[in-house]
Amino acid sequence: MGKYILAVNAGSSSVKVTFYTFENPPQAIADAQVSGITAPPPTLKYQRGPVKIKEELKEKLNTPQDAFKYILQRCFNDPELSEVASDRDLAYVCHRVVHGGDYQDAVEINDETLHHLEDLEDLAPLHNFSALEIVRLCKKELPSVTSITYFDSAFHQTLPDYVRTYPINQQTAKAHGLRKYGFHGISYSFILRSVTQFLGKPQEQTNLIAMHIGSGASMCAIKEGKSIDTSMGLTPLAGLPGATRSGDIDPSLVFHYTSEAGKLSPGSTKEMHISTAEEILNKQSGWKALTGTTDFSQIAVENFPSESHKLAFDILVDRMLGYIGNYFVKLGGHVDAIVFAGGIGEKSALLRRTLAEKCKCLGVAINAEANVKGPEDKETVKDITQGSSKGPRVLICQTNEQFEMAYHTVESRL
Ligand SMILES: Nc1ncnc2c1ncn2[C@@H]1O[C@H](COP(=O)(O)OP(=O)(O)O)[C@@H](O)[C@H]1O
Ligand SMILES: CC(=O)OP(=O)(O)O
Ligand SMILES: [Mg+2]
Repeated sequence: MGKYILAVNAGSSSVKVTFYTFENPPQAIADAQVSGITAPPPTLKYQRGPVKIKEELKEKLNTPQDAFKYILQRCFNDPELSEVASDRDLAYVCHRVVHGGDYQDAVEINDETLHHLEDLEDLAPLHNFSALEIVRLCKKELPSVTSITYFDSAFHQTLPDYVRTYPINQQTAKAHGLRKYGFHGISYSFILRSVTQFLGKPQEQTNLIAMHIGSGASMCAIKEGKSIDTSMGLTPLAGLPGATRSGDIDPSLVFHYTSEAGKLSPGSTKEMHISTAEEILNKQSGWKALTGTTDFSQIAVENFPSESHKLAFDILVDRMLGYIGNYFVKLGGHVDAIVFAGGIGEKSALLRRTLAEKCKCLGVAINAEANVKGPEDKETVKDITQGSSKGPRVLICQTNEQFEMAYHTVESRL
């Protein structure tokens, strides 16, 4: 058996992979990311030790599977990365799968588990399809390597019934698995562990309001180390708006949008059944629809480039504020920390400052300088609370879904 772990985080427009040593804790030896798969040309970011490479790719990579194959070959053939030259050097491949249905934990892939996950594809065609394509590819091309799937939804198996249940016909709901699942759980698991270590407090005594704000954005109320509510739902469309996702809307809006919206999307294939409405709300909405850009760093600037940029920013702030208030009350006001994570949460000082100002009534106060400076490269958790604050701590956590998967793989198998 090989000695290294490959962790794969496949999205609809990007694929991120990291190679780790099989030790506790795992050490990253190389990290590669292909983005822009849906908006060519694709770009590669590759980091191996101190060497950082960024380049536009000439290759046509139309799907996340193409991108994964490309990354794998590039790493296997890199003479400077001789530790991993073929499947013989790998012990495990960990895959981030967004929707895990009722799975409470990670699962090893075999014919039975793969079939079960394929059945779930219908619940999350936009998210699970790419990840499972890569799982199938690994089964074929790296047959000696065990694949393990980690689920974003697993962290939220602790949601109380009254949170996870939609008030609809319960027979129909049960027959079709229609309930709140919640996502970004691999990230929340990383955040919970890192923040409790930082605070020096046991997980089962820690209450957090955690926010994973990236292209997809969600929030989570964690009580005594367990998820008690989260903003995403049956699919990652619910809750906060994202780069291309609408977030919560009145469900009736779908019927008013256009009569075409109920039909199957032109992008649907034999394996992937999605309606035009689902595609519009997932891929053509959010701040892209308001401003034309999916890059929040162009929106969250001191002098907004346009009224629509300001509107996009204000909408995100308003929806986040709503969840902070909601979760603060659900946690009975006992909040150890409010945690910012995800590409935007970690990098946008303006978003953090704006929210902190609006949360003054909850005792929230941040240190302006620490907020602007943000965390150092290797600083997993940074405290930006104002020294004199008696309210909840305000933390930035540089979350890492690949690490979380590798960590659990080592923990459970070493
Ligand atoms: N300085 C910044 N200010 C605001 N947003 C930023 C900044 N840097 C990066 N981002 C945004 O972070 C988002 C990507 O976050 P990430 O968590 O990596 O998303 P995903 O994993 O869903 O692709 C993008 O919208 C990007 O524009
Ligand atoms: C669940 C989800 O929305 O994932 P991402 O933020 O990676 O798109
Ligand atoms: Mg992400």
